[in-house]
Amino acid sequence: MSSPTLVRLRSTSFGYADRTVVSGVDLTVRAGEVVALLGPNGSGKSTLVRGILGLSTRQGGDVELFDTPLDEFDQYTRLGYVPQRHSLSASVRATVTEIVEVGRLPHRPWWKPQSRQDHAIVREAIADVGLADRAHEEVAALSGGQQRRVLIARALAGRPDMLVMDEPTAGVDHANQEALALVLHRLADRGTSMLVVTHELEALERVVTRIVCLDAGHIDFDGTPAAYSDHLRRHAVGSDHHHPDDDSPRRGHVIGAAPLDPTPREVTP
Ligand SMILES: Nc1ncnc2c1ncn2[C@@H]1O[C@H](COP(=O)(O)OP(=O)(O)OP(=O)(O)O)[C@@H](O)[C@H]1O
Repeated sequence: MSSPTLVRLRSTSFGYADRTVVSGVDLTVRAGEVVALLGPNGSGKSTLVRGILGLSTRQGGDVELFDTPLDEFDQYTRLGYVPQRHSLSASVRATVTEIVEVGRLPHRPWWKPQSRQDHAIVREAIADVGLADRAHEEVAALSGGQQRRVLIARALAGRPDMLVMDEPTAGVDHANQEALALVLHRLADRGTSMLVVTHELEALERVVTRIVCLDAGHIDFDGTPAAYSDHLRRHAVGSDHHHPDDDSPRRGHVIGAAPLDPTPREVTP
């Protein structure tokens, strides 16, 4: 029997006001998958994940979460979201534990104090992201990468069935990137399903089970990491039409001469 379906998009379009950014997308994510969503800057990755969460406007097609049409879906505690480029403001006077406790709020009535189980789940989420020794420090004293881990812990404290993360490793130093990759490994080992927008596939390559590439709002690749490497290789060889007047080096030769690096490069304008 196949795993439960967490997300299903059929011919779906998302955008803003009168502008369509992502169009005609078919995508099904099943329990246990760790999906990396790749694509150049502006290709619509954030718009797509925000659309799945109901945060950008659906302009056509269908969205289903946990087999329920998005319009009828109300179990948002089943989804954890770590938004893009989000760290905590220096003016936030709260400890790591206090921030992570916020992740438990949707699970109990506002007037009810935290249970022993709530406390245990919060402690576990903080340990999961490797910050147990900083649990009682103010978040303002942490680095950007550590703050990103606090936000992941907050999402984990909600005990979601699926974690949606928008560039969790962007803009953090190498040591913190490795720490974040370790966190994702630990979650994947435990069977947490994830949809991760990233430009740093290298940092996550051993954790990802599937790669989806977006280009100008369309999916142009969807498959395993191994198939993605083949796709890149074929693409490079396929573009190896060397015109006699063209002095530029041939991509096929470059790829053949060096190990294949599956990390797509950011397009800088
Ligand atoms: N709130 C918004 N209102 C209008 N247009 C938007 C909004 N957010 C994004 N866009 C536009 O949608 C397009 C896709 O943006 P999006 O952030 O989804 O791309 P992305 O692939 O996540 O890019 P990046 O890798 O740079 O984060 C861009 O042209 C952007 O200007």
